[in-house]
Amino acid sequence: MTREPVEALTCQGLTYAFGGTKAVDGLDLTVREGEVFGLLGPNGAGKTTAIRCVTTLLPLPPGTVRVFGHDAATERMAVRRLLGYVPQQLSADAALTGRQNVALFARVFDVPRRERAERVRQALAAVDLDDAADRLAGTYSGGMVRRLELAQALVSAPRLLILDEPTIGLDPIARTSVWDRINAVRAATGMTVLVTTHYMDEADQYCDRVGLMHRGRIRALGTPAALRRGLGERRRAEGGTAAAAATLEDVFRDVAGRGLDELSGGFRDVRSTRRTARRVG
Ligand SMILES: Nc1ncnc2c1ncn2[C@@H]1O[C@H](COP(=O)(O)OP(=O)(O)OP(=O)(O)O)[C@@H](O)[C@H]1O
Repeated sequence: MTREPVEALTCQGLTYAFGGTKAVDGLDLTVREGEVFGLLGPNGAGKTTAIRCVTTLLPLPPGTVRVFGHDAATERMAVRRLLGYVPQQLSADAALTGRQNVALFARVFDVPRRERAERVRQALAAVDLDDAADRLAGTYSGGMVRRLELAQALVSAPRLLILDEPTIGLDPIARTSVWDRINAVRAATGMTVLVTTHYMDEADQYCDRVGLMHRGRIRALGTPAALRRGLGERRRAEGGTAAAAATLEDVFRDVAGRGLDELSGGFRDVRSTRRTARRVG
């Protein structure tokens, strides 16, 4: 008998405002079980705010959020147990070893005491940090810190892993290494992944589907190939050159349009991006 597919995540009419700023504005979003879903969008589009609503870190907003069928409003702890979250901000403690950092998360996420040591070991091995596990995290490179944060999120064996710009500020080799680790765990466990990134090449290569968010809502949705094809066909229909194949970056610019320049300039957004890039750079 085939199992009914369960959506890993559904958001309906999700809305969140900071004072007069509507960061998320009636967001409808579905992430299917087992897929890697990329949430893309310019600075300030509302991606981080939407993610923080899903993780139940922000006060309950209007709209509904369901994680594997559990309502975030009424079953908050059930939702939290299903999630792993790697935020944009540093979540590892430089004064602890890699192993101690992951063990801390194992305790916080209620991994049974008898299983903890082994689960911590497995999580560190899954991100290739076994050899560095007993060094202080403060001595790690940017790529190692990101992999350590991944281990922290993985130690509770989440069914939905949420990553907010996991590769920002990393060199190409470290970026590939982070994605290789994510994909290996996915292949082994069937875990679903929701990721934000500003790197269009990563979204194209690693995401099964992407949603382009702009001004608090999804404005375009599909597989990277379908989105590229759709824009290419439209350009040709409008009399453009057939040779100009659309890239995902073209789709991004097409959706965000001229609003991009004005939207990317916010002081808070630049500051937070730089802060993140600096800490891992
Ligand atoms: N704590 C806050 N206080 C006030 N305004 C905020 C706060 N956090 C976010 N905002 C505003 O909400 C909007 C959405 O921000 P958010 O960080 O969710 O966007 P984002 O798409 O994740 O951007 P980025 O790609 O830069 O991370 C922006 O206009 C931002 O300035």
